[in-house]
Amino acid sequence: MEKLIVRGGKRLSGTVKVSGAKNAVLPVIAATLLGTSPSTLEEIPDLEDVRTIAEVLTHLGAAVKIEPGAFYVDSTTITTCEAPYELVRKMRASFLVMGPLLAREGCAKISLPGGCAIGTRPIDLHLKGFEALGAEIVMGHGYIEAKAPQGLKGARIYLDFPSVGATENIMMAASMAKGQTIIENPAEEPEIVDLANMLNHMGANVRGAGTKMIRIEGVRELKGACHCIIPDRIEAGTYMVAAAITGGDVYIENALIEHLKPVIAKLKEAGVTIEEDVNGVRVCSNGSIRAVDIKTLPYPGFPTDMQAQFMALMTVSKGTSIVTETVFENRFMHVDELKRMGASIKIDGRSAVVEGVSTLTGCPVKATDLRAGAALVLAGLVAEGQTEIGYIHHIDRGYDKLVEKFRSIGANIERVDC
Ligand SMILES: CC(=O)N[C@H]1[C@@H](OP(=O)(O)OP(=O)(O)OC[C@H]2O[C@@H](n3ccc(=O)[nH]c3=O)[C@H](O)[C@@H]2O)O[C@H](CO)[C@@H](O)[C@@H]1O
Ligand SMILES: C=C(OP(=O)(O)O)C(=O)O
Repeated sequence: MEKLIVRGGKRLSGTVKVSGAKNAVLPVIAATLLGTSPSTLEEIPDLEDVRTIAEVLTHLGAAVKIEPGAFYVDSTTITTCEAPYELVRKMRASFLVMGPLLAREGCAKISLPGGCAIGTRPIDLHLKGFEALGAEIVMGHGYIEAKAPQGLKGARIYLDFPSVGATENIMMAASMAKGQTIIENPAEEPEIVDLANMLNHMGANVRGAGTKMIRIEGVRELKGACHCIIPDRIEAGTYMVAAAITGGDVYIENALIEHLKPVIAKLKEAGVTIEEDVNGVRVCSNGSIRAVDIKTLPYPGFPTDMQAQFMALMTVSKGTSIVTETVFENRFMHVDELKRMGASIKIDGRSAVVEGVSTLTGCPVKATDLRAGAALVLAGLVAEGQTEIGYIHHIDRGYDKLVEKFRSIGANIERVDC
């Protein structure tokens, strides 16, 4: 089993470049299924999740080629509308192929994704959207089958919660539905805007992405397109916290400040110096971190995908902070691992009360999920001695060249096979 070994105590400095966003590239790749000609995607991060969605598309019959930084796909050759459990269980975002398959082929049969370490993660809002567009949904034997043999019809859809995945799946399905679809209370994340841009490059008519209402005029046909993926705001935020926690001075190139406002605001509140420019952000700290409270919320609130990393920072802050998770019901799996490293954290319902300690100590820990893994790397950077992180396949899902990038700014981190 591979592990990450982090030896703490190095002050990070230099420049690190942010890759394309995991949460943008996955729906954009799913959207290529709608094209009647090949698509070319650029700024593709080297991630396990990208390889998994490529496997899903290949299974469906598409021709896929991945090159460093680029993804070529011809979906005109698809032969099946079924995505099996072996692929969907690896990565929930595989469920995003349902909207495009339903729109293009009039049917899709996808394995139910199931829960994961951070929560039960139902898909009721996706299904409610497909039904509103006229699809018939049948569930059985672990699969969901959606059928719309006469095609989908535009509708007005109100989402009870601004789900990122449901907004994306409905946007893709509605792009080729007859007439107008309005999504009320959609997710407003930057990744939604990136998907809308991709769909519009393909010939769709999607307006209002990134606001509280999305309007989609269905079109008869979409073509392949060339599209460049936006930078990963969560990867950027992770390196920002790394600079702060080590008392470092790091320039995070390619970080888009307009996507990082809550993270920047909270780091500033914690006493970290942030200088913003058009190409990125410089993050400097003297290592003295003030305790601040955070509460995760849908965009533009503080991102749940930065909660674990921010909690790692708070474990070595001066004072007590309250970290409240409102998006997922069980996203505190990192707490017990941080406690093994000497952190003082108590969970009280949806909040964690973190009392800053002066020192963390390295020990063997496990990455229970992607961002929990990132939080343990960050804690390891300041811990005394050696931190050994297991189950790093979770980290590989979403961090491009993590070891190389951290080493390039002075971290003592290596990947070992043991
Ligand atoms: C690949 C990708 O983009 N993943 C991101 C996406 O996940 P994902 O799209 O799965 O997240 P959602 O926004 O859908 O989920 C948010 C909340 O809504 C609930 N819910 C969702 C759908 C549904 O049909 N019913 C329902 O109740 C979920 O259980 C969760 O509590 O957004 C999350 C919230 O920002 C991020 O943490 C993930 O990194
Ligand atoms: C929860 C995450 O991803 P996913 O939705 O792919 O599990 C994440 O990126 O932190």
